[in-house]
Amino acid sequence: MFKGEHINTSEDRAVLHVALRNLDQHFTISEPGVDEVASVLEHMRVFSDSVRSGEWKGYTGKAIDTIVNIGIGGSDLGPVMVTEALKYYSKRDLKAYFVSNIDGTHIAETVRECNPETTLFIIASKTFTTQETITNATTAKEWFLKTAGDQAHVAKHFVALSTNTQAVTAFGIAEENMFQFWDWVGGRYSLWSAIGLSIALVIGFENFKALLEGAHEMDKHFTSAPLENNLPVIMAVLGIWYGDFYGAQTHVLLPYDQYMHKFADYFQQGDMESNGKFVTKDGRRVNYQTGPILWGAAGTNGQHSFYQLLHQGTKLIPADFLAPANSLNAVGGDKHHRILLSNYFAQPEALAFGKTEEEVKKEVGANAPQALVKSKVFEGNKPSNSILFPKMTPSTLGALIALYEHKIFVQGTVWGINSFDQMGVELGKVLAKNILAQLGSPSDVKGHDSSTTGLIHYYQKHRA
Ligand SMILES: O=P(O)(O)OC[C@H]1O[C@H](O)[C@H](O)[C@@H](O)[C@@H]1O
Repeated sequence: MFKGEHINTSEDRAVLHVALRNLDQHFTISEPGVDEVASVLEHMRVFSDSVRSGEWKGYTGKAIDTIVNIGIGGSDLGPVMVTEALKYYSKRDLKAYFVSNIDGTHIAETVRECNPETTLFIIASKTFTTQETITNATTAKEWFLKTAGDQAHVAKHFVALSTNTQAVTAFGIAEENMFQFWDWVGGRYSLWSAIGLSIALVIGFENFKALLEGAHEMDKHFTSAPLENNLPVIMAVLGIWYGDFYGAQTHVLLPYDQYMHKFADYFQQGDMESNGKFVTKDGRRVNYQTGPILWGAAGTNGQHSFYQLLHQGTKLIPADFLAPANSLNAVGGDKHHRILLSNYFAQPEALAFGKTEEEVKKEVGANAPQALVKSKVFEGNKPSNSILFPKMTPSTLGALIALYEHKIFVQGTVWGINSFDQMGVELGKVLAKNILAQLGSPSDVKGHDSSTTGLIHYYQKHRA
């Protein structure tokens, strides 16, 4: 990966998101675009500074006070997760919205909050062909032009983040308002690229840079630490151990930090789109488990909803607990954080050591009904990792994200699969396109099973 070899074999691409955070450019890679990384970053710095300072003006001469990132998958989840995780560092008078879903409700509810004179739309799409994003962007442009009138005003209110210059210009966004990246940046690894523009706008370019630097520190650790001290490697082999040898089907991420409430959502794509593969790089069907089902929620909310199953259910669920030693909001003389952390320390202990029948009997008394005693037993022996860091900063977050990225990479390597393509998302897209053309009238509906046909007919009968 670090040498720029085309390890994404099915698409014949290099995988070089690590080059985006090597700001010293110590790269000896001849891949096209690597030598442009610094100039795109500079473009991002100049642009984000001018929007944040109010120097960049909308078509009526007013400063921008709202940004709307329109993108989906990797062009949405990273910016959403990072701007939430680093909200403490954000510019409070710049509102940020993220529109991803094709459901018209998403864009409609968002533009209700926006003033066309002071809103900047960031159209984020690696391919610039994604149906959801192009449809949402077109709707946003129509909404904008309804007030602004003149097509020439688009230049002050729409920018694009993409690898596809042709499609961007065809959409009506000038090349100078486009922030470039390259096909060696996978969508789910793209927050480090121009896709991070909304992050730079929200937290400022210097903080965005610190995020990159933190990730680069983890890259250095990953490439230099001996295996037995190598964090991504240790986490990867633990995951393989429980998944392949103990039959664990899922892995849960449990950040005890409200700012990280989108962390699991983010790595659902990061992990499941990378390692949800049943075919090896050389085309064989695996006869072992590959990527886990990844899920999670911010603590302590999860404790009051699904932890019951972690502690006493019949499934083995390896867990990662993450927390900052210091809160950025030491509310109530730090009372909140102490309570939060006491839970963060308690849960892995409870999972590991549980509570025996003898211990329960001591509590409820020797004469308590046997069924009651049994219901209070925790079997324990449930694995978890605890990650504790000084506090949530841009560089710490960068390192944490890179840690999980490399864990996923190591696991994919051990399983012999290609972690960097996503063929499994294509079939649904093709079928949806075919169905879209048939929605007009019942006689158009052809070539489906009876269930699908019946559902479409029901929709056609009942639509307003
Ligand atoms: O950035 P885009 O080209 O619009 O792609 C957005 C998303 O689309 C696809 O469904 C891929 O599975 C994702 O990996 C990607 O992040």
